[in-house]
Amino acid sequence: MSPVRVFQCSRLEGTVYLPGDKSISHRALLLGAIAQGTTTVSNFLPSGDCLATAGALRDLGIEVVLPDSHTAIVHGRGLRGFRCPEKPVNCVRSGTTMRLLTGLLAAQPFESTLTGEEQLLRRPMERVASPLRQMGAHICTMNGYAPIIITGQNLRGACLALDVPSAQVKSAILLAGIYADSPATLLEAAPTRDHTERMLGAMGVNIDIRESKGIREITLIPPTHPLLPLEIKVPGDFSSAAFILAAALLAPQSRVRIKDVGINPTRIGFLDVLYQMGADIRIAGERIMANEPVADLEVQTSELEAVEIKGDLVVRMIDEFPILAVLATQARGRTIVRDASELRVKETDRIATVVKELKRLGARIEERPDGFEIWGPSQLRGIPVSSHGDHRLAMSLFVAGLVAQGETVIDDLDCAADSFPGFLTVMQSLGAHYVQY
Ligand SMILES: O=C(O)C1=C[C@@H](OP(=O)(O)O)[C@@H](O)[C@H](O)C1
Ligand SMILES: C=C(OP(=O)(O)O)C(=O)O
Repeated sequence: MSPVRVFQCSRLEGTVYLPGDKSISHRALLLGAIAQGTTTVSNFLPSGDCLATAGALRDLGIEVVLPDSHTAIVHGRGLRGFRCPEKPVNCVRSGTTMRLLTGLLAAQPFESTLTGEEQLLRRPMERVASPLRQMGAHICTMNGYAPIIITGQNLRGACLALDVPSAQVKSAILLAGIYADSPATLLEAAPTRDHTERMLGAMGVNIDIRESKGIREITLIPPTHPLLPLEIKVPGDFSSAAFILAAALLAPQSRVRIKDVGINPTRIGFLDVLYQMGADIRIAGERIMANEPVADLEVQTSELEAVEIKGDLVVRMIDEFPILAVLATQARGRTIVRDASELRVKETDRIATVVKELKRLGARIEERPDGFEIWGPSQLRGIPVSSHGDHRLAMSLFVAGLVAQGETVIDDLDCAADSFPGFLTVMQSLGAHYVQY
């Protein structure tokens, strides 16, 4: 754990490419493992979380090769190719790894245990175990938390309404549904990210999606043929782009272009909010990559206004609240976030930790049960702060450090590599100044 000292920044400028999307990289590995043949993933995200998925798959007998720092090759063994793991499978700090694997393992003919680091053992797992049980799965959690013990079963189809608007829960059900004896249908009131549906469709799985009266109905027909392996290039991660966008909006006289960013509509609620705040961001060269929409984003320094965020929009920007809070400290007026209590069960309680650390920097921010309120603009002052080991908070505090007067010392930025390895190098290439001990 090495502290980083960040200095106030006068200008950010340049063009950057970002590492691949985290959600898509996880799914490419997991689905590649059950495809029949070799899946090649370029612009793969070699982050702590995605490497946890690679490690877990190796424990399950799947060969995953990383020939260079941004390529993954998965030697898929088909729907029934997993090997019974010899020890508990370590999902490290990755919620996506643990929840999606729970769905896959629920249908395998062996018993397996999923565990992880302390941070992950504090996150709720009944949300995924409970709907899977309705499909016949045999899953034990420890009072709702991991370690999770899964005894594989023959699964049945079911019609399930998602209680928690979570793409991880939805994906776990869809992965289990591949193995069920009849179709599985899911009803989603707030649309969550749909990368699993897109990738399954590209692999030849029959997946039907309709929308009526604001409810999305997703039906997966269990395949009777092997899943097709894919050759995909992963789009840049919009959730990583969010930090660059915020930094360029706040640092004076900045102009930054971010190439090949995923702009899947289920992921870019933060962009909608930025436009509402008055951000100058241009979307250029829209195209399709790996069955996902991508574009280049061009951003310039902008005067920002406060916003109110609530309802379904929260789901479409669930990982962007720490950085939104930093922006709101510099926006004119009162920013209000409601309906976001889900933030309390992420890597940290992201309502409590964001409020605590931004207060230290001099922000006028108050905690609410389901969000926070921020009054801006306020001059932030550099001081020692803590990321609490949460990658998104760490990167948000770095961006806050770029606008704070003086020096901001962040106790641990290594955790940024859970989702955005190379974050500091990218920021430095744009003109940010920092010292790492
Ligand atoms: O499915 C995914 O890849 C993810 C879904 C979201 O979690 P929830 O499903 O818990 O909302 C998100 O916060 C996480 O970073 C990645
Ligand atoms: C919540 C996150 O990831 P996960 O749930 O996979 O740990 C995140 O990346 O912010």
